[in-house]
Amino acid sequence: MLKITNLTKRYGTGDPVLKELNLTVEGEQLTSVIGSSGAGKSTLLRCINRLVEPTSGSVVLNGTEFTNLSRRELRTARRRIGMVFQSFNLIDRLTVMENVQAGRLGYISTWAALTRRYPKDDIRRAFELMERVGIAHYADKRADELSGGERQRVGVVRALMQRPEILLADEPTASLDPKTSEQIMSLLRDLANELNLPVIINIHNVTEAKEFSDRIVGMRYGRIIFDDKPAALTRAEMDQIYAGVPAQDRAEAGAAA
Ligand SMILES: Nc1ncnc2c1ncn2[C@@H]1O[C@H](COP(=O)(O)OP(=O)(O)OP(=O)(O)O)[C@@H](O)[C@H]1O
Repeated sequence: MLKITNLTKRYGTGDPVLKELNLTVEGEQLTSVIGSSGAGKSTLLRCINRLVEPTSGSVVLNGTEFTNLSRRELRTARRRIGMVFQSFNLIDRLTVMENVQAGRLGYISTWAALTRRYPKDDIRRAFELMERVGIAHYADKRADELSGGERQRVGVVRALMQRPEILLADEPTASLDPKTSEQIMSLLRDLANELNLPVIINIHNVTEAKEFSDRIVGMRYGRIIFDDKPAALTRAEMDQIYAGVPAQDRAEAGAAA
């Protein structure tokens, strides 16, 4: 279970962009965080694994308080949190298998990693996961030879190789075409279920968020102002979450659907 309590983040001396925020996530559900640009969605996700340092508050993952960890402890604890990025963050000149095995860095020796002598179990698991997401036949292909959707699948498998207790996805579909984007959302939802893995996604496309999520969290100015099932996200709720956002931008964000 992830329990965030009174989380506040202030960059420099500016106003807080997260304000005493509370959120609990558990179970194999896909939670989408929506909100207009600048609402604090990315900051929230990045405060969980301390890619961004929280100013105050608590982040507890299955009993471990993340905000108190030393740098060294954090390096180890971070492996428990998988992360998927909008820009995939793959190493282009490496193969799919090598990229996927990067999820095991920190678990295996540097020598094993450098010489590509991955443990048998890791290779087996990599193939299982790559098979599951449909990229096993690309194992030896260079990452830069893949399409966006395929690259994101590599990113997902790499994160899952860590055997994470939770998966965070920061706009995982924002660089993809609409059809591929839906496929990745559907994949993330199914994996959450199959692996009994809570998944939190920061997403702009509200139509997709509604279609694929079990839960929607709506943010505005660093606070959560909506937290419910997708069906409860009515036009009136949307108007509050996106108040002041020009109509054309809301349409872009999928809000007009
Ligand atoms: N490194 C930083 N330094 C200073 N301010 C920052 C930094 N990162 C984010 N901010 C500010 O914090 C606020 C929240 O940003 P954040 O990226 O979390 O919002 P968001 O909801 O994810 O927006 P978007 O959907 O546009 O990515 C914004 O006002 C942004 O300018």
